[in-house]
Amino acid sequence: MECRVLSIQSHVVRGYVGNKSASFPLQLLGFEVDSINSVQFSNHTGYSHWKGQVLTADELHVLYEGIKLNNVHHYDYVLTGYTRDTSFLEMVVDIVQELKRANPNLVYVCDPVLGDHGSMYVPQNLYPVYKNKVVPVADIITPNQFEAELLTGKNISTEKDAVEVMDLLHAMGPDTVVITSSDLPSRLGDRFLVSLGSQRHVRPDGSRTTQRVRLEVPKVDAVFVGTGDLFAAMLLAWTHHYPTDLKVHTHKQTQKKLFGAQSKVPESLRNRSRLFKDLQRFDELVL
Ligand SMILES: Nc1ncnc2c1ncn2[C@@H]1O[C@H](COP(=O)(O)OP(=O)(O)O)[C@@H](O)[C@H]1O
Ligand code: PXP
Repeated sequence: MECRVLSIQSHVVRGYVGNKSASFPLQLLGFEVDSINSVQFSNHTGYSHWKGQVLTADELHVLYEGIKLNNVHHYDYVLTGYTRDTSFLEMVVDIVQELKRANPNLVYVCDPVLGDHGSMYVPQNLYPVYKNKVVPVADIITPNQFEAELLTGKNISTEKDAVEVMDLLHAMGPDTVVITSSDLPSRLGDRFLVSLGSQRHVRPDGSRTTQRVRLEVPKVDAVFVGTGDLFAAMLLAWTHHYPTDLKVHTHKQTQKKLFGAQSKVPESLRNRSRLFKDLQRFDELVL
């Protein structure tokens, strides 16, 4: 059955971030992807120069109105990433709420893109909008450590802190929280990167349970941009197939699928997807 994603993220002419990073892998996995480009830039903002346009809230509304007038605004997922404008982000929230009214099973996957390694790379005034308006309507969020700390006001120095932060994020709304990368030491040594996940469930008898997972990824000695966007997209894909088991989202299948179509995948995108090859070591966290 068709599964349709509305993906509101950046577009770059050169490179793979935002929609350029997320759409093709999702399409390979069988999803229909309708994309709205929150910005259209020459390249990602880590380059010394970048130029381009930022979509305004009114322009977003016009695009959404067009979809609505044709009565094709039926989505199973909304996926959002990089944005630079507060009123645009507020409009995203209005759209998500309207789409959720139309389809109460719609899942909103939000990568709260604010910054990394101690500093913000989007305007500061986006922070209260994410905290007070966006995260409360999200079902799945994928902050990195810096973003999780910023959203909760709590530092993460130990795994126990991270679990408390994930609980604070659950209390804000989302049932699934994944801290996509952290500075926490890995038991496998300093060549591994630790990600942590937490998923709340309601059992059939009404009681609640929370599954926590630790993911240890072999570090590649390089800096990648757009991997957070790919991570969020692939989490969407695998939570779709295994909605109640965060452990099985190994991305191994994604890798197989991408490499199955190897000749069709551009080299630079394949390099990024290689990062996910080793995402296979999951532990259940008991803290
Ligand atoms: N240097 C790296 N080595 C290995 N994996 C990486 C590396 N950088 C990113 N990744 C992968 O990409 C995922 C998302 O990266 P992250 O930096 O947390 O995203 P964001 O860009 O949103 O901060 C990580 O969970 C990891 O799987
Ligand atoms: C235009 C654009 N989109 C998206 C991103 C997010 O990239 P990542 O997936 O690495 O967080 C960035 C980060 O600089 C960016 O400049």
